[in-house]
Amino acid sequence: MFKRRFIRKSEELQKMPYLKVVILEGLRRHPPWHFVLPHVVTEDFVLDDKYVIPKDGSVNFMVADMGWDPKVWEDPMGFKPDRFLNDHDQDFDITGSREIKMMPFGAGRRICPGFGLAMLHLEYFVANLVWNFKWKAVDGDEVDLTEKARVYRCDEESIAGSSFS
Ligand code: HEM
Repeated sequence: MFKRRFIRKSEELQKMPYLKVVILEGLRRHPPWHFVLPHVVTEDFVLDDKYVIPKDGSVNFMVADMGWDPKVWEDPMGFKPDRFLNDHDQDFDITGSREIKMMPFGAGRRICPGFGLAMLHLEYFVANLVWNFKWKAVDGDEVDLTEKARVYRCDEESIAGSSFS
């Protein structure tokens, strides 16, 4: 009988550089949050000498649109993990401390404090899916990258009606 083996050591992940760029491309093309948490400015602020943001004004960032900006990304709506391999042999800076080309975890002082844990779990998750299942393209089926907005409910009623019940 086929015995499952799980990838569960970070040393194993470190030997899979392509896995990391697939995760990065997933976060660029489909950031789980299209916005960050709303932020508020504490004093009047002039942005780019053009835009006045008044004190207490609420500010948000179009996270998904930043990752899809054709001025920054070539063929932004395509799924091309290789684009992250050309990053001058440096790991891509997901925190945006060198430059901000996308920010699925936010940036700056309020950046998601769980981003390291999230990256690790995404890598384990995808690595184990690839390792434990055989993946085949279905003839005639195009890969559809459009997104659907869904609200997930975790109450007993929705769990009872799901395939997890
Ligand atoms: C793929 C997974 C995740 C994504 C895409 C994500 C994304 C984000 C984003 C965009 C923000 C808002 C940042 C901002 O307002 O500038 C945020 C905040 C936050 N995240 Fe995550 N997150 C993820 C996983 C996690 C995990 C695993 C944890 C905890 C273990 C976590 C804990 C938090 C907390 C506590 C904040 C609020 C930080 C603050 O307001 O100071 N997140 N996250």
